[in-house]
Amino acid sequence: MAPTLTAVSTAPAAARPAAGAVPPGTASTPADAGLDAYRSLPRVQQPSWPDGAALEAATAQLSALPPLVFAGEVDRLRDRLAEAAQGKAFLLQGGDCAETFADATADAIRRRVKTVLQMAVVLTYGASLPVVKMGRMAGQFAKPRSSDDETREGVTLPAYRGDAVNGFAFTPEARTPDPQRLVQAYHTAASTLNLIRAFTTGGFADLRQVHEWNRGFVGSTATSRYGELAGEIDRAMAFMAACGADFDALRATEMFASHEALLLDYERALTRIDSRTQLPYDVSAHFLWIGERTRQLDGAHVDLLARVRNPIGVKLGPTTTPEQALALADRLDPEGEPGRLTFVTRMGAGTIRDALPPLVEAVRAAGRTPLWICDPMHGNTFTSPSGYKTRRFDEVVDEVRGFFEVHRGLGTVPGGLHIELTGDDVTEVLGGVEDIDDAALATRYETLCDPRLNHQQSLELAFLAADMLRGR
Ligand SMILES: O=C[C@H](O)[C@H](O)COP(=O)(O)O
Ligand SMILES: C=C(OP(=O)(O)O)C(=O)O
Ligand SMILES: [Mn+2]
Repeated sequence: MAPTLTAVSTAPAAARPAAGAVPPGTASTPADAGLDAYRSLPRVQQPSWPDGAALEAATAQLSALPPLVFAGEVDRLRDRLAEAAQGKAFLLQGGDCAETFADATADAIRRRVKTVLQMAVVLTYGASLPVVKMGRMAGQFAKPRSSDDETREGVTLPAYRGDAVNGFAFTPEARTPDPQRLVQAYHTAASTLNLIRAFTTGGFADLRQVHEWNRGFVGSTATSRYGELAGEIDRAMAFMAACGADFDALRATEMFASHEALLLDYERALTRIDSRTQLPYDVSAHFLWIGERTRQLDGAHVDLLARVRNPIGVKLGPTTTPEQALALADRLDPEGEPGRLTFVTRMGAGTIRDALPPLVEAVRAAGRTPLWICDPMHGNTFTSPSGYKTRRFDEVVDEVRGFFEVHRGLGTVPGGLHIELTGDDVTEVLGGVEDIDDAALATRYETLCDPRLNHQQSLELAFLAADMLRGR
């Protein structure tokens, strides 16, 4: 992510009212018009902050801090996503379900970036297309929950809602929402993003290096079934070298940042007016998505996100109706702007082949061309007999297969993957070549929310998806 010349207004809070200081529905400048309308709309999945003044103080602090991303980068991503929607690129979006402050270390970030880079090389070969790389990183600190509370041994406390809200430890102190965590989320996102930029532009992303890592992955007998594809990539690289390809020009790459736009106070405080265009951008990340639980048409999340210029995603689960999908497109992308809208489908392996076609057909019939990507994680979650929230690797793969089948059958574009993953050797998802079973889940179950593919399972998925892409 090379910095662009585009500046976003970073006028201090005094020059523009802090988010918390604006009365509901009041615009401070024409450019800000409507950005606070969400305040008077129904909002779900927001923390019960115990101290309103402390929340106002935190959002005022956030409003005065510099943007995390630049509007020009956001525009470039929109162009890239427009290409993916047309089948001229493929999106890989991946990272933790819930990032944590404790895990924002150099080593953990490096392993996650490395995993995404390795997957991207394999997918680039499979798709014969550029892969747009995007982390669920540098801001994925807030979680919607099924229940507001959690009960353990007769004690009930607020549910963990992500490090931006409260702590995971099961004590009243940790579980009480603390608005200063929003400020810590900003600073942790800033240092994570800084390191991602350094890794992806400073030589760590060198194609030759990433390919060597992939050769290491397929080197063991357990993963040798992926050797054929790795051998093909080897030969393609040798061919490029023989043709005089400039590998030094492939030492840097782009990686974009994304997270679920869940905490409205945080996202509003980081929404700024671009000095070039006088239009609002949410500068907390390049790409924001609206979750399955917060995509109500008349709700606060859709209203706020409809007003910013960023490319926006919406999760669509198995109960989504064609009418809802079309109404979301009308609200979030009234102009049908290329790259603006991404539908992230998360149907479940057993459901996607029935539930996805009516949505895709209705959207196509309306003349709309959003980017369609597949989240094969959230429709395939269950609790194992030993009590861990888990997923089966085979079902994750099967949902991806179903996604390609549906789009190929309809002649639409299967444009990308959205994966919960980590670069570590955790044991959270069942199966894969290591054949993690229920008993093994306890070995390294580290996620604070949903189970993630580990490093090896992530690469396996990339090799399997590359084969599916080659069939295109
Ligand atoms: O990441 C997604 C949701 O936050 C998560 O699946 C909700 O999980 P819960 O049902 O454990 O609250
Ligand atoms: C909460 C999530 O997903 P969904 O909104 O699809 O349930 C998530 O991506 O972690
Ligand atoms: Mn999740």
